[in-house]
Amino acid sequence: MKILVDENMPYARELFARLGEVKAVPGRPIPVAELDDADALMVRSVTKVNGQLLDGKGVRFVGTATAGTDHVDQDYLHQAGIAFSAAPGCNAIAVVEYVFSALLMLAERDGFELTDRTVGIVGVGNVGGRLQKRLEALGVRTLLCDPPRADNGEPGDFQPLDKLVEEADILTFHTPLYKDGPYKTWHLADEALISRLKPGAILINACRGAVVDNAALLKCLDAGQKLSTVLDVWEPEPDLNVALLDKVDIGTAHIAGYTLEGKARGTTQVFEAYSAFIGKPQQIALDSLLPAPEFGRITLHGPLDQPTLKRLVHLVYDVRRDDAPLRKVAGVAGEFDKLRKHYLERREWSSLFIQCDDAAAAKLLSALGFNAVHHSAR
Ligand SMILES: NC(=O)c1ccc[n+]([C@@H]2O[C@H](COP(=O)([O-])OP(=O)(O)OC[C@H]3O[C@@H](n4cnc5c(N)ncnc54)[C@H](O)[C@@H]3O)[C@@H](O)[C@H]2O)c1
Ligand SMILES: O=C(O)[C@H](O)[C@H](O)COP(=O)(O)O
Repeated sequence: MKILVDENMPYARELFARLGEVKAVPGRPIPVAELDDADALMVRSVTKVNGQLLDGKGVRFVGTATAGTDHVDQDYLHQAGIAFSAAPGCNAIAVVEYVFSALLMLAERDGFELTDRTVGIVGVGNVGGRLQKRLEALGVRTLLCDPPRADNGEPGDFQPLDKLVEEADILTFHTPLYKDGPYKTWHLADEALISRLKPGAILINACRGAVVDNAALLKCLDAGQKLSTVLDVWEPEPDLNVALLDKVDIGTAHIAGYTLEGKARGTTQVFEAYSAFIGKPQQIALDSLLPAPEFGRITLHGPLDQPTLKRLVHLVYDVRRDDAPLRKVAGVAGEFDKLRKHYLERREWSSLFIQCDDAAAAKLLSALGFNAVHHSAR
């Protein structure tokens, strides 16, 4: 049995080798000849999976180690009788921590307290829902927009997008990319929406590039609109508009979800799904795969204020480490994907054990996702 895996999937080689012959290949472009004798294909978001790729091949299972599935033609897979599995939520924590890292950097630069701001979250699923919880733990007001969940009668104080545009100081997008249909998200942030944002607002896109109309955003920024922007995803990728990158406050190469934990969870989720598919079900404990983090343990004396939180967050992950390299290579063919392939190890906040002598600090840090305990003895 031959299993083709994207070479940018940590732990895939060793895990899938338990089930058959594994071949790791680039995802963009994928070497199509390798599909001729493949039984299963494990991809990431850069590989377009459709009839053009798979017609006439023997692939019986496709897994994507990603949350987004817009690169996969699921209707085609269904009618071709090819099983499919994704990795919902695998990297949601990573994206939330990316957003916090960016916001804490902008808050320090521009001198504001997050607790004085209202954050509008568009798309309240695995990412948006976790973001809401952590922001609320910090005491930040959130406004939520998720029409599919609202229409489904799910619990949550869901608001129309217009209300978020009017009231939010920070508007952050966490929807799938839907090119059409009742919940279309393609160019959800168009020129009309962007130009109505509050003066000095922050716009964040860490879902899919085309959810924000990139040409319209550049037009608004060129016209001098007072707007800070954080873009992890671009329209199009990998050939982003360098003029837009020059204007954004933080720009990264679609790596918001790239913690080691997030990528490893993606691999284990599709591995478990494929193992079950072939009748050899097994579970993988993430801890059994992950190495010790670079920073493992720290002691925090005294209370937790925003500057201290910023220092802790940036000890684990400072988004500027991914902004500068993109600016250096933007516009050079192949470099966007190279940055993603050779991504410096990044861990989640939970990898940092924090001993606090202040009980309230320990409680808040735990609620935010750090591994924090209260310990009064010095
Ligand atoms: N930058 C990255 O590295 C990265 C990482 C993970 C996910 N993503 C992207 O972010 C998206 C969201 O991730 P997730 O894990 O939270 O997915 P999810 O499916 O758990 O949540 C998406 C939410 O968006 C809502 N939604 C759908 N259409 C909407 C609309 N028109 N308006 C408002 N809300 C709408 C859904 O109801 C759902 O609650 C993914 O689909 C993926 O494309 C990017
Ligand atoms: O949808 C996702 O899960 C993310 O966008 C994912 O992290 C993108 O990374 P890629 O699959 O392109 O390596």
